[in-house]
Amino acid sequence: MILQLDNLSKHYGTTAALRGLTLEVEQGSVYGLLGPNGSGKTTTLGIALGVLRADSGAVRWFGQPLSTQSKQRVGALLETPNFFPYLSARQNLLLAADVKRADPRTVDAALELAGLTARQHDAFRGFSLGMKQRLALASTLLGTPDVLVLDEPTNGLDPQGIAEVRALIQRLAAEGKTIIIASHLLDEIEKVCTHVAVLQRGELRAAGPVGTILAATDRVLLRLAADIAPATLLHALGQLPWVSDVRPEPGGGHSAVLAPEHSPADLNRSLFAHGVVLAGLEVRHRSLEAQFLELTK
Ligand SMILES: Nc1ncnc2c1ncn2[C@@H]1O[C@H](COP(=O)(O)OP(=O)(O)OP(=O)(O)O)[C@@H](O)[C@H]1O
Repeated sequence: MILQLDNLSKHYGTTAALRGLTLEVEQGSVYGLLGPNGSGKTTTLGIALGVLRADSGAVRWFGQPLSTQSKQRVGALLETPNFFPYLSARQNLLLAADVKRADPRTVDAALELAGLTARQHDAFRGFSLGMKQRLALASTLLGTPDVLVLDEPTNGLDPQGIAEVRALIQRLAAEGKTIIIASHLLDEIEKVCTHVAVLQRGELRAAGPVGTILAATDRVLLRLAADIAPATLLHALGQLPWVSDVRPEPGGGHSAVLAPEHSPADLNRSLFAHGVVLAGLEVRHRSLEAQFLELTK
């Protein structure tokens, strides 16, 4: 077990930020802490890292209370670090290694993992936001920690930057690092995490493998060919007992849920047999969001 949080509670004045939070992070997992703004994610990470004090409860890293030794095995990114704009990526990391008392020889590996080797001598100020954030992630890798703790690692990035940072996180997970990520983005948790804990107002609503907690029943979105009347589609769908929850879609067309043993291809075939020609058929993984809203309702 990498991290165990046992019954953590924390108040800021009269605000209860955490109410008896218990969770466990296993080695090799990419563990998402998912919750809306103010649900207690940052507070949880702060307490786990010893930056904040809990009112009550216990934190164990690698089975032990937090110590200088265990801190060296954990790389954390809680807020964007201040890099020097006129220094190169490499110079910035060398300085960061010095501040952290990490071995400066780990700078090369950190640059390599973050995909910044080719740009290591370029000044930080010329970097894209995605590259800046990858450099921030590279600084968490100094000293070769076993575990990374990242608070909202894609916040403020454009789609390109988000993709770069997610790819990096996946690369680090593939290297065998255990990664703990706080995020309010379902999509992010679904894309990069193996496990998730859903927080709401400082309480744990659900925890476990992503596939179980945020299980998806896909919706299929159907767009009709121009010469087919919607009533024909609705009639045909009514004939198929394995199709349920048919709804009109705000952007046009209809959507429905298929029973697990039936595929979108089955639906296309059956509709065609009923004289319904589709102009478009799209599978939408929407229930992840529905599931999340249900959990945090
Ligand atoms: N320093 C503080 N003083 C007072 N209240 C605080 C402080 N830090 C956090 N809080 C409150 O504690 C609760 C949990 O905040 P926290 O930042 O841990 O949540 P979060 O899930 O990380 O949210 P966000 O994504 O918005 O940072 C919120 O109600 C927040 O307003």
